Amino acid sequence: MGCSPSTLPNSSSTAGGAGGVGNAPLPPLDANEKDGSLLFCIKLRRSRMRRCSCGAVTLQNQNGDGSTGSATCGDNMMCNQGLLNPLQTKNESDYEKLSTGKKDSIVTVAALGNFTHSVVRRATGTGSTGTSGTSSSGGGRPGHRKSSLALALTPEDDSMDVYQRNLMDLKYPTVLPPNPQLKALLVFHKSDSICEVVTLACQRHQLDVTLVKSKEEALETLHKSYATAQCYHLIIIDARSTKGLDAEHIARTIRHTHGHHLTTIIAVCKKSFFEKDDALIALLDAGVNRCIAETTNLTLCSVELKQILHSIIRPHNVMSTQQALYTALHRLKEVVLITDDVLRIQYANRATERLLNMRLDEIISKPLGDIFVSDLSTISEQGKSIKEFDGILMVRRKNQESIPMHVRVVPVACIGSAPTHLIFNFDIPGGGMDFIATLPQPKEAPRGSLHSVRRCSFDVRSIASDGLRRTSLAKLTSLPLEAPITKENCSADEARLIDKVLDFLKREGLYSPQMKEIRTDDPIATDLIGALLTGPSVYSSRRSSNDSIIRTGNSTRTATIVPAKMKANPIIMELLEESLKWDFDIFKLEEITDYHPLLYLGMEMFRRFDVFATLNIDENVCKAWLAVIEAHYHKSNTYHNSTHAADVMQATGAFITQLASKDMVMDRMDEATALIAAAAHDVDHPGRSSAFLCNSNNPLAILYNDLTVLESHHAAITFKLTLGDDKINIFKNLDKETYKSARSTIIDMILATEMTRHFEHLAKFVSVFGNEMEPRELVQSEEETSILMRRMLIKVADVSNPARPMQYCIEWARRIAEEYFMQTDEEKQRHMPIVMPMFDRATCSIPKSQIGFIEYIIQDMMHAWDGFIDMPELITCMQINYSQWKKYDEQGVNTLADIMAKQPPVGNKSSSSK
Ligand SMILES: Nc1ncnc2c1ncn2[C@@H]1O[C@@H]2COP(=O)(O)O[C@H]2[C@H]1O
Repeated sequence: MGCSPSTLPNSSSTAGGAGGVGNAPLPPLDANEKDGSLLFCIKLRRSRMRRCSCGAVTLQNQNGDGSTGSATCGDNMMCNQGLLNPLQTKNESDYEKLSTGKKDSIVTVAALGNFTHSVVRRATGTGSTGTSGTSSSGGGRPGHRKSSLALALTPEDDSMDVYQRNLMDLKYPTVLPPNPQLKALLVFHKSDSICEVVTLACQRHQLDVTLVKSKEEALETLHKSYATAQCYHLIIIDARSTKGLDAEHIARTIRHTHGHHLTTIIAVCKKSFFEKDDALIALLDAGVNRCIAETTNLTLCSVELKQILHSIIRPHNVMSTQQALYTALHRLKEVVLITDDVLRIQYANRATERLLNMRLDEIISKPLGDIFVSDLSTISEQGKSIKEFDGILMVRRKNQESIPMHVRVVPVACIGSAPTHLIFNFDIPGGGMDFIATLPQPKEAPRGSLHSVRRCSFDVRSIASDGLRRTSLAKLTSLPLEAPITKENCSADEARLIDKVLDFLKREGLYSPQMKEIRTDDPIATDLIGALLTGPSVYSSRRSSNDSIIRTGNSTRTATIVPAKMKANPIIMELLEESLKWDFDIFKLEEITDYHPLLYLGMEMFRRFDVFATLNIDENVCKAWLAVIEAHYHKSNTYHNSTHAADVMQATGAFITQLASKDMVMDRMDEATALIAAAAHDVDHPGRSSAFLCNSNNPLAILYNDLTVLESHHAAITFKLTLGDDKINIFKNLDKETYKSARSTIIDMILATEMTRHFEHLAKFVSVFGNEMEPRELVQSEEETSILMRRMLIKVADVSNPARPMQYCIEWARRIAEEYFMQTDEEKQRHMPIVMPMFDRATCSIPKSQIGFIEYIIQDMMHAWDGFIDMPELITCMQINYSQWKKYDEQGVNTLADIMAKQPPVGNKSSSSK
């Protein structure tokens, strides 16, 4: 294996510390270190760092009781560098203690308010059997036998102080990284001389090596290692030829396998690959960390590997500790707040939210002056250097009440010597920190959650300037979204109780308005909205009918295979390039794919969102799944056919993309499940409504007790089809837990498309995300908010047609009206109750139905969604369409025939409505 040009070792790189931090000079004590201003010092108000004679930095506890629980330097030979919790007073067993008998170093970050950190170094007296002498020596601090900076990556590094931690670990960062026996997985198609050299190099560095020969074997090994918590730190893939192994695919799959986002992946490439960058870039884009050239020279290979250990694996280990640190900070009872050097708030923990009675998104980026009543010039005055501060300042809570707080400020220099950040630590003068917990609490705003990045407020009471009537807003605002009492004026216990009750009420669906009778200005709107929102119960006068319009067990469908035509048709490919745009022409796709839009669009979405890797499934299985799902949409339905499914999937893809651009990145599995739910959400729709099925005693209505009939069927048949045939089972490689959660998400999303619960879903969404003017006090977990968001996403995608560019909006209106007319025709013919009598093809005014649909159902939802996702094009399109329908209405252009006569041919984007 030869080093890639950029990584060839030079003469100054010794094997022991080549290129890594191992030989870096120890930074001198700086001002920050002396005055204890490391990030860690947020908890060290009664502590001071001191430097032991060996040079190690230790902390001395200066508890009020005079005890000194400090870690001291035991002796020069075996410096027990240690950081003990300086507030360690009550329960000694909470903390890891100095131990000289244990082999491994121990790092503990105790959560729930006790921010503990102890570092234990093994006594070196037991000796070590370091092998090759490759570790660096000399250059260490006085008192250490070897450089205290040597990395304890392998025993080979530690001829004397096996597992000794790096002094740098104590400082940058302050939580020690894990220090495990490193394991390497080698994926080589055959055991040739290159494979042999790589294996030997790994063994030389004491890596525990496993060799596998195929992708399947590799994935199986990784799955097993994940299940047994024996993860591989390094995976080396033979990328010299695509014949034996598809390294790019393997890397991509591994990257998306649970627990491997920080695994180091190396690709061994042919030397010729380094002449052009495309093959290498493709590998790097697929998740490979570094490409190295093949070599049979063991020294080169060994040095290359050492550099990888130092420069990639080691930093990955260090990075993994940050999660522990953030968790500890987040759960600390004490208030910790970090600003930048101009006193803009950069970080606030949960206790800060409690103290200020604000959500995180109201705190971050604010000038610190906004939360203090007191003058802050003592802390930072322009032009003057920032110093430590310790004193009483008045803090302003959200409701303007001011509280005196004992505030300590510690400046920290992250880059250079001037402070870049200030760490604020508050407590109540002379009081315990439990005081914070007793304050009225704000709504939780989980970090990185949808809350914290919400773009703007959606005021449900506001009157839109668009001229649309806000009739349904009145309904929405009158919903019982909040209890008449507030938590501000009651005790913490009462507040908790109120939270519980509200939670219960939410789950029990009491948000759902019971609209048994709906009256609008217009009988057509009344008909439509009534039918959509009230469900079948109002149409209880059934006529008996045994006819089932559900065509179940149609064997030709399951037998359907991917159309032979599904090749790289350039016209289709060109169109699909636009597939994430809001003005995507789904009708053109329908036409050029010969009525297989779901298959093509679906594959495009799966590819774009890497669903294959997320589900760890072959593309062909996905293709077959989409083909079967598409075959189970009824072509005879004018609206509820596979073009509608493709349209909803397209909108879903556009929304996911927009969310990501607003830093609201969905989890990979959430993206995959959202796309799957969208594709399948109306599968086997009979072209008749649930009310019709109930009224006709259809077996599905009987099966589902007239409740959520169609949506239950769509969800059930999706899984029945998928699990019923291994060739299309896109879930077959998921582990049990992942499958369970994916299934639950998909079902929940499909059921959310039921319109009878429209206002319930909308009201919940608005109550959590929507109205900043009157923030709710409902405490939601991140999982709960993400469920609400996913439901809203599919709901909006499902009925987004009135917010699409006008010609598509009109075509969708035609299609749904046609389907409604056919239902009315059939109801009349079979002497059944007529669910929407106004939807009679002879008399119905399409513009009136669309005006009602937009006013009552669509516009509030679109405003709420736009307020959340920031897609103003939705609102613009909706308003243009609304005006057009109004115009048609005024002109008396009512029937489908009239309207269609005014339209340019579908598929011609540039044309507009007359
Ligand atoms: N443009 C539209 N006009 C009237 N009703 C619509 C329109 N688009 C969607 N719908 C209705 O909204 C419903 C949403 O759920 P479904 O897809 O089951 O069925 C849909 C239609 O009944």
